[in-house]
Amino acid sequence: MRSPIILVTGKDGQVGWELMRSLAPLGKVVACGRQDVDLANAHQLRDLLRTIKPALIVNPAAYTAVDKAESDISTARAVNATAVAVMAEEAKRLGAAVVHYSTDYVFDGSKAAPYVETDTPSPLNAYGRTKLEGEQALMAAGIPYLCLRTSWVYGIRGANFMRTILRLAQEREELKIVADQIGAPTWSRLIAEATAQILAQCWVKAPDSLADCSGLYHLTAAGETSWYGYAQAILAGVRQLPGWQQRDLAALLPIPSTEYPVPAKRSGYSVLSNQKLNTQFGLSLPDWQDSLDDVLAAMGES
Ligand SMILES: NC(=O)C1=CN([C@@H]2O[C@H](COP(=O)(O)OP(=O)(O)OC[C@H]3O[C@@H](n4cnc5c(N)ncnc54)[C@H](OP(=O)(O)O)[C@@H]3O)[C@@H](O)[C@H]2O)C=CC1
Ligand SMILES: Cc1cn([C@H]2C[C@H](O)[C@@H](COP(=O)(O)OP(=O)(O)O[C@H]3O[C@@H](C)C(=O)[C@@H](O)[C@H]3O)O2)c(=O)[nH]c1=O
Ligand SMILES: [Mg+2]
Repeated sequence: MRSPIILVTGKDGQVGWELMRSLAPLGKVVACGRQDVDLANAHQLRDLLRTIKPALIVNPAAYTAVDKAESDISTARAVNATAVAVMAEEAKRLGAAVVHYSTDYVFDGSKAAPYVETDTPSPLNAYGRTKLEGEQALMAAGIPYLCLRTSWVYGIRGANFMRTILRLAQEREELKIVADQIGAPTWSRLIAEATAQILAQCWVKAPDSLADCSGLYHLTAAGETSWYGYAQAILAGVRQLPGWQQRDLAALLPIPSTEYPVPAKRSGYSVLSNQKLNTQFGLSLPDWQDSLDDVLAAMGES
């Protein structure tokens, strides 16, 4: 039997890149990037899906520029919501399933304990609103799906806070970092590996069984920190690496969000509970700090 086609979007993004490797043992991975399809163009996307006819669509592509989305909501919506609706519709025609990713930024931070999947979202910014619309379109489609909400994604490639801080810390003497936004930094590779493990359990042997575990799941690293605490850990970690001990790195100064004016409002607390994922699939990710050390070490070797 021919192996099923798994279409992965956003192949040059943080999670998409990792998925190409993690999903390879599960089927024939066809990975596409911006050069293959503009996800803001629904017609192009439809044509691509009808040509490739995947058995599974895995969609880590997204409009992730949180501040830019405030002034470009129509593109953010086209990519984060309309494209997801098109994928779900086409999946229905093809009898395919969809794995999609969403964000902690669907929550407003008014809760004081980790958010669970049944908590009501209330996004504070355009990115979060369009991501929520994407979730809703997927859930309404009546297809087998997984919607995996993650947070504060980073890894050795792509645009992320860890890489920004490492660059800025070498350029400046002092970095002011917000200390009143709490979340969980999550390594892109672990998101991809967890996705593969879930699919190995409930899709590979029996694609129909995905319908039984369809739903929304939180998938983040364990533990929590502020962006300031995360920046401290990044610099403390990198100082352990050969070649970094002698470098002058910026001093870090904790600040309140009010002293870091940006277009998009961000929530003060967006920690997600991973209990449901753990109960359903027996999966849990390590503490954010353990992965950070692994990523920094991997970066040192690359
Ligand atoms: N990054 C984060 O901190 C978090 C991300 N998430 C979610 O996780 C998922 C994966 O995120 P991550 O891997 O970090 O995202 P990235 O920003 O690293 O990658 C997203 C990819 O989508 C592509 N893309 C964006 N717009 C289009 C378009 N119009 N047409 C084609 N491709 C497009 C980008 O292409 P290009 O590189 O050319 O722009 C990029 O390769 C997303 O759903 C995101 O919302 C959730 C929580 C935190
Ligand atoms: C670079 C920098 C950022 N900050 C603040 C700004 C912001 O509040 C916080 C994080 O900044 P960033 O722009 O890197 O992060 P941001 O784009 O808000 O990251 C979010 O991206 C989307 C895609 C998600 O889904 C979220 O889970 C989250 O990861 O740190 C400082 O305080 N000082 C600094 O020097
Ligand atoms: Mg950003």
